[in-house]
Amino acid sequence: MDLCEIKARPPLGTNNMQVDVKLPGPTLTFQNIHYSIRENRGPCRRRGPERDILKSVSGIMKTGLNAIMGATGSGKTSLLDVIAGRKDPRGLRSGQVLVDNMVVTSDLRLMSAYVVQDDILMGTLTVRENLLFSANLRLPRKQYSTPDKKKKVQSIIQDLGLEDCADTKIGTEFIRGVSGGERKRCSIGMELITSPALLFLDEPTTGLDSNTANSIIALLHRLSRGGRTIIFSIHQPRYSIFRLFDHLTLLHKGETVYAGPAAEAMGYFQSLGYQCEAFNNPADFFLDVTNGETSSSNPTDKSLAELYRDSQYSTAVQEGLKSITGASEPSSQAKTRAPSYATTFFYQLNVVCRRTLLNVLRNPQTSYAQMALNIFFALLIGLIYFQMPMTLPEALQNRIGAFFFLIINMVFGNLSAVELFINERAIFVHENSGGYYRTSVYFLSKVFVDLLPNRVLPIFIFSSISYYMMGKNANFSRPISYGYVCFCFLCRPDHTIKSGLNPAFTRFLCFALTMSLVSLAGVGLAFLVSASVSSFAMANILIALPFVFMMVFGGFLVNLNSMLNWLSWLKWASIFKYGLDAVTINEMKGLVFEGGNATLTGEMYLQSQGIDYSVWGFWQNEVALLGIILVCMTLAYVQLRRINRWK
Ligand SMILES: Nc1ncnc2c1ncn2[C@@H]1O[C@H](COP(=O)(O)OP(=O)(O)OP(=O)(O)O)[C@@H](O)[C@H]1O
Repeated sequence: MDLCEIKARPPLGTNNMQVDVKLPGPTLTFQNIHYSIRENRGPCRRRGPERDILKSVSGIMKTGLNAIMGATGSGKTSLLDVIAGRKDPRGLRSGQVLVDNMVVTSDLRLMSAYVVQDDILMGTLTVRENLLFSANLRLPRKQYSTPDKKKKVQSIIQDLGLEDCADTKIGTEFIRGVSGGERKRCSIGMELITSPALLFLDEPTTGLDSNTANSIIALLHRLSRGGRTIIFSIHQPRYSIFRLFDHLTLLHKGETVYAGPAAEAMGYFQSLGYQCEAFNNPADFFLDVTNGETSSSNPTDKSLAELYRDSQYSTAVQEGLKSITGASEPSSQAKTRAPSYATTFFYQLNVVCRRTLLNVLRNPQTSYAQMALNIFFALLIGLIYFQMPMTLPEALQNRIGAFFFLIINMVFGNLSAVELFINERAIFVHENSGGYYRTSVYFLSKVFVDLLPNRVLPIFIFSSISYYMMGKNANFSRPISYGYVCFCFLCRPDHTIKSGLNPAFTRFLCFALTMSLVSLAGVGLAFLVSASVSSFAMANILIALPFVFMMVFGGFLVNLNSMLNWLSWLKWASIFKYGLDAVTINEMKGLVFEGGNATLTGEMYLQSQGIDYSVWGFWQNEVALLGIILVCMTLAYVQLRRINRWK
């Protein structure tokens, strides 16, 4: 890093905020920013009155450390987000943000870097792996080979002093990871990968002890001397941190009460009659002044914002803005710049899938639980319906009961899938809006790496165990043993069915296929809910409701033919109905049951239930399930695209 010396501060004037560094960074100007919000109120989401959260805020931020300070709720984060192009533009009533006199809107997000307050990192990955993930996706492959990216990551690790924890995992709720300061430095490193000349940070010291906070600001100070314009909001820094600031913007209730060199802020407030007690921290003093906890020796009717507007500092900003924007008309080059990605779709897919896989392998609780649950239920169902008889009436009752039980298990066993997009919502929004990868890449990585191994593979194991345990050949009736179950699983010695499920392998395949489709349809609906809401409580309600409805209209709890016509159409949306019909046709067709003197064929039973047992009759259920999966997955993807990226 090219660290440069800072010369003595120049006198007050238009250029008094200029830090003399060898590599000047971009200059960000904002003029007359007026931002309002309108909150929805009440259960009907009635729109409340408009509330101004930023009122005519202007400023010039040049190379160096530019701090935005103010009491809680003063609008620090809002100002940072507006100038970083992260705040919903619908709230912007007036004002313009320029970078080097170029009009910038939301596209600034791709030209700069933003470090969010809550460190958003993949906890199961090490510091180096996280940084390499950022490098892989954000550095163009044409300019950076893999060794180049590794070198870049290594140099960032050294610059940020992360050598000791480079190969330590970040940490999750289950894994103890790096410290808070190391985490914050890693978050900054993720953004430094692209060597941005403009860096925004939202409260980078919040939640850190004072020494760690000190080292973070010292790091930012060092970075700024390499020719970066660093803009950050900060709450109440200690003096050793405050004295590193080059420029200070002090806000109170959305208005500027001071904007100028940080070193001159004390003099400014003293000139207004406010006296800082000996040993008081200047940052605390400024907040006391804005909060009205310190009174002036020159009382006036004017507010602090009005006093600032009359001051030479405000005049200096206005003149500075005029000289920057007046010299030439703002260019709209940045505005027309289309959002782009540094890497191709397939490369992104490869990198994101590898990270998802690593995450699944290092965080196996869910996968193991899913597998264990499936094996447990398969054994339970296998034992309950073991040696399924062929004699009436239990032959029918047990078969339909077992199938319904299996389908309930397939559908409700996937409730955990609602967590998927909710858990990772913050990381997805951050990375997607930061230009790491496309939404489709993220979605497909979940389908390939999470859905197939976690949801489909266990179903095949489940189907194999339960199907062959429920099936039994009369010639092999003997006490239940593990050897017997394995034997049944590997080969059916006699295809003469005297009891048990249909032993033909094709029937088993159709059974397993139906179970997988039922399970995937359940997952599809869970994905849709997960992508649509941001809280688990809401997701649980939204997923339980359709599942219960579908269960009622599944054809087991109530005879669908005897239902009210205007209600019975709901069966066409039931995963349970399609699943139950398919497995029933698959099992019953061709079977003959006996009870006393009566015989009943499977076809007779299917006919009595109004189930079409033709070849197409079976496959139409599979097609319907596939349709539900595709519709739910497509809608889940659309919902992911629609997630609000604005703050
Ligand atoms: N999207 C929003 N919806 C509703 N209110 C908002 C929104 N954004 C900002 N506000 C409100 O605007 C005011 C300023 O918020 P902001 O987060 O900018 O303050 P802050 O100075 O950063 O506060 P803190 O230090 O507590 O983070 C607050 O009253 C906040 O509730």
